[in-house]
Amino acid sequence: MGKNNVFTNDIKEVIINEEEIKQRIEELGKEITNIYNDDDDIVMLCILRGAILFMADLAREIDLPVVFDFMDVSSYGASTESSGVVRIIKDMEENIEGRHLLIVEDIIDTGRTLKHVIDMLQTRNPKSIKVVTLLDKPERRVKKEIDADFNGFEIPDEFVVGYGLDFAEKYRNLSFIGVLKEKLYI
Ligand SMILES: O=P(O)(O)OC[C@H]1O[C@H](OP(=O)(O)OP(=O)(O)O)[C@H](O)[C@@H]1O
Ligand code: HPA
Repeated sequence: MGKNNVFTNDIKEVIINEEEIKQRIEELGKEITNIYNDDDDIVMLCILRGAILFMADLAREIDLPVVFDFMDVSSYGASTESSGVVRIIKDMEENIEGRHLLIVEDIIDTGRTLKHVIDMLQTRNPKSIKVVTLLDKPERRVKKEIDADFNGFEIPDEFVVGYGLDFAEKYRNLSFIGVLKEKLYI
């Protein structure tokens, strides 16, 4: 596993390594750069806390003017199952009326978090709303209508950690995406 040896015993399997993440983010950056066809800036909204590493790396691969903003939303707490109750802990700061909004997520799982965020932000009349996610677990979707415009990797229904994703706030600083050993949360 190379780096982050302190966590080696907790990880069952590395499913996406550091190099694969880097390459895919470069591709996503190009896709996103090519899709917008006006000169307006784009408000990149990082959904805290999991998406911070992805946001930081992706932003540098987008060759367009962007503005950073952050929203803190939580539904998992110290669990591997979404509570179903999405809490907005910190709202975004920018006024998005008439502007392009690009929501940056680390993972879409049940889709509940994103559904709640999109419903709320649509009422503020942005010019467009697009979603980019690093990971997508389509098998787990409860909110069937929720999908990303740009998706890094589809992954199976397993609880993953690393590259921003946590279990009980741990493992966010892993440089790869790995499956957590079940004995650690069951
Ligand atoms: O599609 P869903 O089932 O709603 O799950 C996806 C959400 O769950 C995680 O956030 P979490 O609430 O764990 O907060 P965190 O980003 O601070 O870890 C993740 O970062 C997504 O925002
Ligand atoms: O698999 C996951 N790992 C970490 N956080 C998550 N939030 C939803 N699904 C996941």
